[in-house]
Amino acid sequence: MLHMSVSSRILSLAVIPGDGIGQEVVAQGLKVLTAALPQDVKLETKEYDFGARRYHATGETLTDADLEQLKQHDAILLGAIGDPSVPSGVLERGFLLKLRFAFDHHVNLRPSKLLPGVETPLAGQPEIDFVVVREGTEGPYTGNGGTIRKGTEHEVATEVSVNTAFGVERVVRDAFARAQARPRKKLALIHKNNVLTFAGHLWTNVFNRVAAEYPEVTTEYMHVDAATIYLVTQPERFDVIVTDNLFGDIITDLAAAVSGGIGVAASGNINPSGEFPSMFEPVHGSAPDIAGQGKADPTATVLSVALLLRHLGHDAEAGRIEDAVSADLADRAGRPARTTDEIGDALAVRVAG
Ligand SMILES: NC(=O)C1=CN([C@@H]2O[C@H](COP(=O)(O)OP(=O)(O)OC[C@H]3O[C@@H](n4cnc5c(N)ncnc54)[C@H](O)[C@@H]3O)[C@@H](O)[C@H]2O)C=CC1
Ligand SMILES: CC(C)CC(=O)C(=O)O
Ligand SMILES: [Mg+2]
Repeated sequence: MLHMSVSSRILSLAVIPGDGIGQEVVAQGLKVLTAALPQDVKLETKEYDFGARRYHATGETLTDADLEQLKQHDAILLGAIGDPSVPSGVLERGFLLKLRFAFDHHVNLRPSKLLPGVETPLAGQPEIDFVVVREGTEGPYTGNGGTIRKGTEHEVATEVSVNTAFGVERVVRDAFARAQARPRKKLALIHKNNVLTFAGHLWTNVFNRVAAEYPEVTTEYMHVDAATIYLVTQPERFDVIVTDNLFGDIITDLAAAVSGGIGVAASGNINPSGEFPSMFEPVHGSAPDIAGQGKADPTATVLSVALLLRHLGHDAEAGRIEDAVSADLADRAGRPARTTDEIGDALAVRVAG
């Protein structure tokens, strides 16, 4: 499979709008991507209908043949998956996690930056600029569990967290490399090693071993419960955070809430080796409560497009999108709310101009 480099002139993109507001926000992401791309880069998109409609029509979530097709692209842009008409977990496990695992998206990258003029529920305007490196293929999300005596008052359910030395080390190494490359060079490991001693000690031991190779990186460990305090009371203390799949999922919704809201939180599911296409998506879900009303903020998807471009080597274009978002957010205060479409249009105009 070929992946796009700065020198190749076709960007082959798999587009998965998915469910709920996924449809609405992905349309804006594509608008802005089109405006941002240099004229000599041809965007070739192929839309895939994964999600609730496909599931109801065929019973399928993601087949081997689908994976073969998706593999042919340079990258994937996803809106969100999940719909109240489908039992909880069917699409989340059967599509989203299956895809992340199949394409070995083990680095789930989730930056949080409070941009100037953006409202935060926190007092003052703290300097928030950190990135969470969430492990993406292990932990309690592997489906390693079961239920016995289902439906009875004696039902027992397990959901076992899988943590391999290989899987932990590669994501810890990724986080150290990112911390080393940032000005503050700080890395926090977040876990719960006072209680989850088997997994927690594996994470802590690997973290400490790799830390010895990065003497310039200042490290700290904190339990996840305490981390939720500091994310609210001292978010400026964080630079890079590394954590497991479940803790990373939870703290990145919290991180979004304190740094501009869930509508602006972007993410990348990265396959660092490039063996498989990486996938970019907003941190949020399909938001059935506001779907179809034009209320969804497409900024998270647009910033995910910037991550996608940066991943493919288009730094200048990614920077233009980030600047456009920054200017758009700074202009919002005191103005009437705009529709999803209007925000997308405004961002595309800024990027093109
Ligand atoms: N990556 C994915 O595809 C994800 C899928 N989901 C799925 O999405 C469905 C809904 O999940 P929820 O727990 O409700 O989480 P959610 O993230 O969809 O919504 C949580 C809250 O945030 C608001 N919100 C989300 N995105 C927004 C946006 N762009 N602009 C403005 N407000 C926004 C919603 O209106 C809601 O009040 C479920 O089926 C869930 O499994 C959840 C998270 C990630
Ligand atoms: C729906 C889950 C599988 C994923 C999720 O909430 C996330 O990745 O943030
Ligand atoms: Mg989540």
